[in-house]
Amino acid sequence: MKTIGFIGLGLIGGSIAKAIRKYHPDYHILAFDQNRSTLAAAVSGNIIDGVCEEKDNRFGSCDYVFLCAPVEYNLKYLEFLKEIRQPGCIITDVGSVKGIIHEKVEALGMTDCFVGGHPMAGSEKSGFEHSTDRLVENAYYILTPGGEIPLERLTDLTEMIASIGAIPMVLTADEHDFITAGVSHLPHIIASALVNLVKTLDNDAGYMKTIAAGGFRDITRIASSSPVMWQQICLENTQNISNVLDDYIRMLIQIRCAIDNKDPDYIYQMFASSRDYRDSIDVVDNGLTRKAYVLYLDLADEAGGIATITTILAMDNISIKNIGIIHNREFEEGVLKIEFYEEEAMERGKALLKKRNYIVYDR
Ligand SMILES: NC(=O)C1=CN([C@@H]2O[C@H](COP(=O)(O)OP(=O)(O)OC[C@H]3O[C@@H](n4cnc5c(N)ncnc54)[C@H](O)[C@@H]3O)[C@@H](O)[C@H]2O)C=CC1
Ligand SMILES: O=C(O)C(=O)Cc1ccc(O)cc1
Repeated sequence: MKTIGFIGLGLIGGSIAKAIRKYHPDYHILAFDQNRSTLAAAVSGNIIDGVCEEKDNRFGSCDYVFLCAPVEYNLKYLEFLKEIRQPGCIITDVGSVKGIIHEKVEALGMTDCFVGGHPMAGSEKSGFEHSTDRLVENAYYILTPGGEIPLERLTDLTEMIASIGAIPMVLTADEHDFITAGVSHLPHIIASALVNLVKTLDNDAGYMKTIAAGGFRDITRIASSSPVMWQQICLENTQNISNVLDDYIRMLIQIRCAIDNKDPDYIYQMFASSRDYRDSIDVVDNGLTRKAYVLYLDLADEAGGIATITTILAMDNISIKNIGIIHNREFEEGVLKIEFYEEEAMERGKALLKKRNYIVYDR
């Protein structure tokens, strides 16, 4: 039996705690959050076993402490944990930028017990009420150990992360901050800038806002994320973000030139190359990514439509991992997405549904 401590129990802390509760019901989970109602909800939902105070010595009995509060508080809690941690305790965080916390860990001489962490999963929502035990499932979970962490402690944490359904990946803090600047931080800035641009271009009647279709919605969902969190990320990963923004601006200028010059080859190549690379993301199966076994099918707009489909599959003992109606308009309206656990189950499901005249797509 292990004892796990959480400081901060919002979207990410809450999701990890829920996943630990699901996969390790025997673990003892303690938490502190500055929001008392969050702690009350976590107790009544049987997610945590004990409520801690801000500087609670019970964190000293933990095998793992997850720092999941905003970064400036995580940095402060490190100083406190340094004094009370038990030998063998692993302290980890979930922050979106890793350089800043590693600097503090080194300054405090805690490189033997700290492993940076960052689940590459989340949403534009925040707070414990939006946390789920499935948030980190099948998501990469980056770990950034400092140089002095004993290998067996890193292995323990890696196994723990894998045990809750995430895919651990070890990087240096520098690699992490460069990579996430490109694939996470820049996209959030682009989404925000695009929304702000449309806001200024739109007329008083708001025609642009009204007719904004699937493409605009898909690319701007993350513009609804927490302004405070993204302000912090920009202030923490400034150099990497600035560099990648430079590259992006240069690319936009080239695109504008190609359009001004009506350069058909450049314009075609731009879209062809992005389509090929984007399409390759979903099909990568390099042993680290768990391939998703997904079917899409047209769904008649009638009561019981989903129930009929799930019954057809259940009668053939086919388990469904996930099911839901697709909200974007890549397909016609009313497309049902079904995810299976195995390829064999997906193939059997496809054959069964086709036999019953459903129109099935596997992208
Ligand atoms: N939101 C996302 O999609 C992702 C966020 N992250 C990182 O996770 C960290 C937390 O983000 P979220 O869970 O999204 O935020 P959140 O706002 O949902 O949760 C933060 C929690 O910390 C609590 N808190 C605030 N100040 C505190 C303090 N002084 N002491 C104790 N608790 C305090 C809040 O009450 C809240 O429950 C951030 O550093 C963020 O960079 C990482 C991956 C994804
Ligand atoms: O909502 C989304 O798609 C995200 O990109 C969520 C997210 C936000 C911050 C992170 O550090 C990691 C993931």
